[in-house]
Amino acid sequence: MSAVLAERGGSLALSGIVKRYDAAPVVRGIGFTLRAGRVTALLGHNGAGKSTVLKILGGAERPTGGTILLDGAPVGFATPREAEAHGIAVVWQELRIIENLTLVRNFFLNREITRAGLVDRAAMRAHVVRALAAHGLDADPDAPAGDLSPGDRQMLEIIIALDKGSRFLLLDEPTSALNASEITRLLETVRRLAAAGTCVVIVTHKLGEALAVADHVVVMKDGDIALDAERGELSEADLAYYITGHRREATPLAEAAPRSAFGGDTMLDIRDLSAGNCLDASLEIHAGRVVGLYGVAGAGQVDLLEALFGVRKLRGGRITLNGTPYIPSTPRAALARGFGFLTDDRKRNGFIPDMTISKNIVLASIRRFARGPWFDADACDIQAKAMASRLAIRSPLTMHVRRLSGGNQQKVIFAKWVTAKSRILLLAEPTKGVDIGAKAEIHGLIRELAASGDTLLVCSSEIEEILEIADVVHVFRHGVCAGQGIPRAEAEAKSLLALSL
Ligand SMILES: Nc1ncnc2c1ncn2[C@@H]1O[C@H](COP(=O)(O)OP(=O)(O)OP(=O)(O)O)[C@@H](O)[C@H]1O
Repeated sequence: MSAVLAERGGSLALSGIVKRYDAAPVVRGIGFTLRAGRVTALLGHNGAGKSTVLKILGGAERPTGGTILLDGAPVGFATPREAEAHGIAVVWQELRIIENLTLVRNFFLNREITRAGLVDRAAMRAHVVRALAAHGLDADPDAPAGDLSPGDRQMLEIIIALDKGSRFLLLDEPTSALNASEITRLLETVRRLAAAGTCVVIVTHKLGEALAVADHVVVMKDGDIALDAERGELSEADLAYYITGHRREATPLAEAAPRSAFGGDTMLDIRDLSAGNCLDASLEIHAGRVVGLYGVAGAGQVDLLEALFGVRKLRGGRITLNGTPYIPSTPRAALARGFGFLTDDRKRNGFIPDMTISKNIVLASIRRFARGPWFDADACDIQAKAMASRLAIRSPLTMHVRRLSGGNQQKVIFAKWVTAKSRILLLAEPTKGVDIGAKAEIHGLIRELAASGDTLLVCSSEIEEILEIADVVHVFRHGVCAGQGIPRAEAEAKSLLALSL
């Protein structure tokens, strides 16, 4: 297949593409060309229009104007199926894999192999075994897809897309839920597919990854193209410049403000806590500190946060909060004791989609904005405006959060918890999907909150993020949280990774 594709060439081009929602243009007459055998990194700030472009190319949205050219000929797709029939597949962050179906059933959903009118299970299984082996995915074809790790699930979806004959593979922030070794494998797969003639587009906020994997870079800015160039000699600083519009000399926060790993008073004393995947964790958390919890997905670190906030059942253990016993029960009770929790599942637990940005930002602090029987709408607006400006949420504050881009939704949730002024903030993947400018602001805010005395427990799958913000790091491995915690000054990416695997 590969040689044929490479010889055949093949291109997918956008020409003068416009997309408006109501009257507002979000893509403003753009054009660029994707070619067989090459990897294009599609970059840009939150809300720049990247996902909208993927939706248009993948048949999930119709453009308001402009033309899509496939191998030079105009095409239009009314549905994702039509795009797929033309060899274009999008792998979204939220995978389409159905967790309780086996790998084989997921593979052949709505396209079973039949023989004499009957589903040919043996042929389907044999086909899946071959396809998994061809792409080096070591998984049981008869197991439920839900048993796979996030990285394997994503690989399965990519293999399914290729099996359907996709020659244009569009990946939406494919590494955001993966651990370091899964990221390496994914980027290697992308290069291998390109070498075999597939055109791959990767949407990402991780500039290092973009430079590591791409031949071609397109940067979108406010619905326009800010850069369309060969990867060539471009540096991360160059990309950051095209994305944000300014050059910034970043001072790593951890170096700018070296602080002792262990502060004064013990804020939280956790003994032998078991909940979900977290087994017998014992941690002493000091007030005014940023505590990084690092581990691969499912290693127990997020379960610990969920247990503290009363959304995951505690199997055992004792917790002392500020010197008095704390038995988590419900989120309401946790809020009353000063906890806030930014979940890593923003769609399910993070915001109310059909409420405005402003209202979502004050959602966890309604009491503070109440004035007797009334609600101080002006004070709310001032707070929402201040947060939106700091985190560069560019959409009107009266917009419903449902209509925001993924990264901007994440910023709203973060703004909500900063507004809530919780004394103990539990943050699971606080910068997931957030662009580089806002990520630096979120890191700055986390450090400011700690400097003002708040305590923050931060789970992140990015070692660099942990090293940037944490005063002390605890590593989780298979549910076990190792030892005392590593002070920031002694923590290194390599050793954290080794401890987590
Ligand atoms: N249904 C909709 N109605 C109104 N505006 C919308 C709708 N869907 C998307 N938008 C707007 O389109 C703009 C582009 O969104 P898009 O999701 O393409 O951004 P993005 O570059 O992918 O951002 P991110 O990096 O955060 O994922 C945003 O301002 C968003 O609010």
